[in-house]
Amino acid sequence: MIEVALEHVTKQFGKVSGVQDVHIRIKPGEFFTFLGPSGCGKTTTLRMIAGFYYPTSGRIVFGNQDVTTVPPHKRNTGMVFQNYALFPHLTVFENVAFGLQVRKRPKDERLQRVERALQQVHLQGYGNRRIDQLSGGQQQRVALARALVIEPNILLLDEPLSNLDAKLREETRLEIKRLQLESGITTIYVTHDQAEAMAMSDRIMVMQGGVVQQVGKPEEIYNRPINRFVASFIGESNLWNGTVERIEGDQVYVRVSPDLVLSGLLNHTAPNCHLAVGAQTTLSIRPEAVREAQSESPQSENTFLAKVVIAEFTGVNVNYLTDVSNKPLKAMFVNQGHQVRQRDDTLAMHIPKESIYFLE
Ligand SMILES: Nc1ncnc2c1ncn2[C@@H]1O[C@H](COP(=O)(O)OP(=O)(O)OP(=O)(O)O)[C@@H](O)[C@H]1O
Repeated sequence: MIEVALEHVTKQFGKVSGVQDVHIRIKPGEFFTFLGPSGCGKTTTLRMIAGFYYPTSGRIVFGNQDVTTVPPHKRNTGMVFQNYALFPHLTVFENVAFGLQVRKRPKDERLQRVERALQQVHLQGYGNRRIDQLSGGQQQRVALARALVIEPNILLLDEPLSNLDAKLREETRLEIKRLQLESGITTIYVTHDQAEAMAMSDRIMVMQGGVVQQVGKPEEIYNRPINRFVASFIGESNLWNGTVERIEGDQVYVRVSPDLVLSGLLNHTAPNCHLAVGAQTTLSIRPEAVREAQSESPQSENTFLAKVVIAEFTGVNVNYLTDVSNKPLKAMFVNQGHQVRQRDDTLAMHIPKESIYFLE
């Protein structure tokens, strides 16, 4: 298990900025994910850790070793690519054995280690198959075995599930997680899929435009997003603008429309959001935090009427897109005794004040 540190790492491609000033410490044995939309710099960051790119400035350190300009084959990292990058003309065995061959390991050892790696990914007995005789999911497992067989200090995975269909993606996701937990290997994972990142990671680094937005555990990033980008990229969020009308004790009252004031908690704010009377703020409200109000108390705090625009019944949930004084509000109710409404029906909604999170 080894720590990976990126110290103020920047990568320029001529005039194009790849990533700027990434400064993180990935703990030994951690499952750490780079998450963000296309072009945000996650692959560039991973490639610098693998040694395929060298940073324009900053340092990369594995344990106590500065590897900033060490070539890839001397870093002892195992890499899995989105398109698997297997050798199609070689067998499964030959593909997995490749790294050991390059390292000139004796034949007996190669046999043993390939066998063990194939067992790890549940492909024992597949050694003689050609790559084109395997399914996509099996090919990805060969790629994993090939990365693991060299017993790397760090496992690097670049969108390894994106070529798989939904069911296989979930299976392979569990497989990767199991392998990581069993081996305890420091793992760095790249994805643009926030659900995948949330499900798999110990911590996530959210990036946008080459800049790190937030680093934290999945629940921290979900419950306490640092800005609008993170709040809307991770899960769904209703983002409503408002003006602080008054503050009483630990409660803040924010006008979100001419006929609606919502109250929230003064300390439930992003670090860079400072609430004062007259200040503009953004309220972030998760759809699952919205409740159906008891119809007899429509005048109580944070309770209002919403008109149904779209109702979706998914089996587990009922999802609504509603209209509240010309503001869209998404709400998600668990399908348990909830009476499903139709378009143009009116629903009384309640937002608990603890569920409102204030952003700058
Ligand atoms: N070899 C390169 N030459 C020039 N610009 C590059 C190169 N590689 C990446 N970039 C630029 O750096 C930025 C970050 O790209 P990067 O591939 O790291 O993003 P990404 O988040 O991994 O996106 P994707 O999910 O689409 O792979 C983009 O603006 C991209 O165009």
